Amino acid sequence: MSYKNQEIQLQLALDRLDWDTCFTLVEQTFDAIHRIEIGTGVIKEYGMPILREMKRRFPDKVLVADMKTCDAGAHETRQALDAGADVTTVMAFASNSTLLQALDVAAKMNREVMVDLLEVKDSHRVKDMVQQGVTSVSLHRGKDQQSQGETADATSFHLLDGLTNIRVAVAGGLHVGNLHAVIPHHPDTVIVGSGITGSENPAQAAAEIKRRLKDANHR
Ligand SMILES: O=C([C@H](O)CO)[C@H](O)[C@H](O)COP(=O)(O)O
Repeated sequence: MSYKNQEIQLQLALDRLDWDTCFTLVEQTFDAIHRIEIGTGVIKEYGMPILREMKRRFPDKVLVADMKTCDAGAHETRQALDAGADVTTVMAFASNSTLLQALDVAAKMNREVMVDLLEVKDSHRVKDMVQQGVTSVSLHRGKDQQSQGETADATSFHLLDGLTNIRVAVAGGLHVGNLHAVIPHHPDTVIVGSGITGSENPAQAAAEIKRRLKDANHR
């Protein structure tokens, strides 16, 4: 399913934050994170300039634009990648035409499309997308699902049964206290937003998460 010999990467998700706080949080957590996600709402607020500035300031981190594209696949993918994103997201419920156009743009620019599996319950859709050329997905419990008590856990990994050579990220309400539910499935990337950005000490929270992910790699 994943590239199990690699270290599990930590992606810091920056959501519902203002411009300056996004940059401060990256500075505070710099040593612990591999990837920086500019969240959908932050992109809606600040647009492509925040992607450009984040890449300029932190060129060595993988920059993820959580565009959540569901139509106009080529245009939105080009927008995010031209602005410096290494990865952009497309929703799994988008049409295959949207998906294919996004994949085509990303391939030509040697970048990646990560498909957000929010609300996907059927593994056939995932298999179908892999046949279309998808190589990266995120298992995601959304903010509003979290308000109903659901967070990312082991249960959604069944969507990936039988799939190999696909990069897997997992997201949705993860924090130091519940990481243990997903680590045994060895995702390639663990995405943490409010578990770090909402904690009293973001640097400490990110460092502790990184330590646990590193431990997992050594088992
Ligand atoms: O994609 C996200 C969500 O839809 C909010 O826009 C988040 O980036 C993702 O869920 C991670 O954030 P947390 O759930 O706060 O860890």
